Amino acid sequence: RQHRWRCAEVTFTCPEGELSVMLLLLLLLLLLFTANRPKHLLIYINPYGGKRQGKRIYEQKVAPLFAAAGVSTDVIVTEYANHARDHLRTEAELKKYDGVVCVGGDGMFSEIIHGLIWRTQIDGAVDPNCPDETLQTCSLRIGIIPAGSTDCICFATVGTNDPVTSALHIIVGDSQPMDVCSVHHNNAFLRYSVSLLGYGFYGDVLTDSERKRWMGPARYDLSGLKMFLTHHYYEGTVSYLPARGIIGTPRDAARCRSGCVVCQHNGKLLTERSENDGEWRTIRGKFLAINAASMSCACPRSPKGLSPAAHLADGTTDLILVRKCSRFDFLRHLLRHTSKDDQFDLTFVEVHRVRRFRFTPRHCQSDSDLELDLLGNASKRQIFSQICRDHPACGCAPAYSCWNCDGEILTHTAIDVRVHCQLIKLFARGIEEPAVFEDLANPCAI
Ligand SMILES: Nc1ncnc2c1ncn2[C@@H]1O[C@H](COP(=O)(O)OP(=O)(O)OP(=O)(O)O)[C@@H](O)[C@H]1O
Repeated sequence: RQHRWRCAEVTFTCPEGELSVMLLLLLLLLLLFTANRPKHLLIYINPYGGKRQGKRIYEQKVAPLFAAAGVSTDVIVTEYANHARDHLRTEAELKKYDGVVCVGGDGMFSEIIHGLIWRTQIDGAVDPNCPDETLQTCSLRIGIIPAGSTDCICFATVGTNDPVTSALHIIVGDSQPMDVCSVHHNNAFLRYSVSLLGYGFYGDVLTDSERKRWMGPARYDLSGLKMFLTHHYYEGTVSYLPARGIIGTPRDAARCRSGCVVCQHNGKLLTERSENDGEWRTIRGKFLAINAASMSCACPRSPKGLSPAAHLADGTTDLILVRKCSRFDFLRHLLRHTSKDDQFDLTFVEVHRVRRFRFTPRHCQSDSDLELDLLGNASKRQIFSQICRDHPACGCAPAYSCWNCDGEILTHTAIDVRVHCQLIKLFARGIEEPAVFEDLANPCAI
């Protein structure tokens, strides 16, 4: 039910002893040689994630399943933030393992991908600081045992946040490819992102909520309300490289599900095609929010997500631009994330499926750009409002926001983002559509 898996014992009876031995041997051989099952895993447990239950969840719910399935493990309980990332980057003997598993939340998953992707590039003599390099695909699959506060990545790839279900997906050796965005500033690597990159509203909510950590998860609601009322907008330039020749658009009714044909088709197309194939487009303006959703970003709190039709592994990200509008209109847009209405069907919202994008906030634009802008809007009022924006001490709106990169604040606002198609693989199979026969409430479906 609701994508949850459970263990069951099945007893086979056989009329002859010889036949039962043969069947048993056959089963063992099948498990040993044909299945894509991991035999040796490297496990990192964050003892402080979520409600601090990571260790207990692993020991009581997951370890017995691994033991029963004959999966051997090396377990590391992290001692400090970035312990797992640094261990993967330098010390871990990756050749020994069939996969890496994190027990924790999205922050812990982020540590794992940062360690694994970095290590893969260094081992493959690829420079991760160069935004134009084609990154090497990570060979080890990653498993997530959810034990954090939100666990969005687990929810988006499995359909539920349940440690037993995730452990079973690992044991049966499922595989779900996933795109990763690299974020650079001036040819220096900043971070990798797999879900949301948000400037403006979502950046401000994160910055404000970090100051209210003591409040627990309620801080997001309070910061969200505060930032909605503050209603800051930011000026800047967005350039993007549209994804050409792909199937699917951000306005599709179809969702990315297990065995997604859009991911298969576009993934093949985009890994074969040069990324510089296509023409850059540029948009300048005042934005309440600039979001790049590399997956739907659905979670139990927001079941539709920021971009409901985004795909896990199609080599693109959905760039959503929310231009300056009234508070009432922005509220309409936000409310549509929880209703059946299309959140992109508004005059001040636009969405593009892209392979790469760059953002430059207005305060980083060259002097000649600014001069041109000022000449174009030569009224005294606008010149003064520009001066005020550059001097936050006067109490006017700030000149720039910050980027929320999968829940972490980026240190730079001018960024270059590139999608790396199917760079990593997870022990998951995407969200499964309920089988027709499961839908007993709907006789038509049957
Ligand atoms: N031993 C440790 N001590 C302190 N911090 C740690 C330790 N191990 C990991 N961390 C850090 O804790 C942060 C939060 O962990 P995690 O993502 O597991 O939980 P969460 O924040 O509660 O969940 P979510 O990210 O899903 O909201 C991560 O960014 C990680 O780097």
